[in-house]
Amino acid sequence: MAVYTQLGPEQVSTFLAHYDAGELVALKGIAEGVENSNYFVETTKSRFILTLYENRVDPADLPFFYALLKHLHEAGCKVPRFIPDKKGEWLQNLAGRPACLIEFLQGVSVTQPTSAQARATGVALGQMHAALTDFALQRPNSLGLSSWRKLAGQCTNAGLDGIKDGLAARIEAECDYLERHWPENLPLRAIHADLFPDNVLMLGDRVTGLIDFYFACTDALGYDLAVTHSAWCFASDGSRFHPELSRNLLGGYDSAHGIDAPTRAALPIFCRGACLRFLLTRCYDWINTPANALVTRKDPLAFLRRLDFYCDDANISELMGQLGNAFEAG
Ligand SMILES: Nc1ncnc2c1ncn2[C@@H]1O[C@H](COP(=O)(O)OP(=O)(O)O)[C@@H](O)[C@H]1O
Ligand SMILES: N[C@@H](CCOP(=O)(O)O)C(=O)O
Repeated sequence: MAVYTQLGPEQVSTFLAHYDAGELVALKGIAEGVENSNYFVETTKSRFILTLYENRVDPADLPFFYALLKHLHEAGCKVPRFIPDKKGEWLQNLAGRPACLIEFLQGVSVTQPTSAQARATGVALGQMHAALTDFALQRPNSLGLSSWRKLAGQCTNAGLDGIKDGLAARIEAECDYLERHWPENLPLRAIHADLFPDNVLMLGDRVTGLIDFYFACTDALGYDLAVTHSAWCFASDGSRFHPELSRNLLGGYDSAHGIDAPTRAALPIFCRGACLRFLLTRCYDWINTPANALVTRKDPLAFLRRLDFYCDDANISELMGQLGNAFEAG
């Protein structure tokens, strides 16, 4: 459940009066999500999402997210727009929080993707990367390689080993490995960095919206592809790899953007990095979320299982074979 800040209809009606958005007809807190408080708002004119930014989003980053979504929308990508008020302001303060009214997009996020849906997501990711070629603003990846040791330290060895015996040592060894092998000199661009199934809205096999850009940052395109691969191509608990989803996701991405040779070579390391990033943030949340919090903690070990998969040479050969096919077909 992600409604950290409670709002009443009177407050939202007063807020809406600043907009040319009609009168409030319905207001519902949205259970999904982890980071921010989100409300579904229906008015006499349209439907909207009202987001209140909670502690993990730095308000100083909001202009980057605003510019990114504007750029993508103007390039024809299916992303929601920030709605300006009557004075042209898109950023407000509500209940003591930075708040924005956002375009509502139709669609649902899938929990058990089909091959066609994985392909459509690969295409949408590739189109997004192509559209961001000329996006100039930058935001360093605050959850990138250089943050992982610190994050592990904040979890403490006892905390990590409490989740699984030996986890602290495993994470330290993985940090060592990734620091030694992380690809250098690949171009850095704006990426989504969290394109999990819950951040892709779909109607049938069609992508109707890419949402939740609040981890978007400047990093390697291959890392974004790796995050998406790790999120889409496994059973949600990480216990099984789905090769058909992988083939289709990579094929879809390749058809829309292409996968150059340096990115292809870097993908196995990026996949390990993506797993470590989500393993660590999930461990941090697991350890630090109070038992009575309204938010559902996500299982860290689902990303340890994925990490195990990407550390196995036979699995990497299979993945490289799929990439080779996408590469040759492209
Ligand atoms: N623009 C949108 N259109 C339709 N639904 C949305 C939109 N933005 C968010 N949602 C809904 O709200 C949920 C939570 O949003 P999300 O941005 O993922 O929250 P958080 O940043 O807290 O993780 C999504 O799973 C989706 O159901
Ligand atoms: N995708 C991350 C958590 C971030 O949550 P989101 O709802 O903002 O995507 C994970 O699964 O660990």
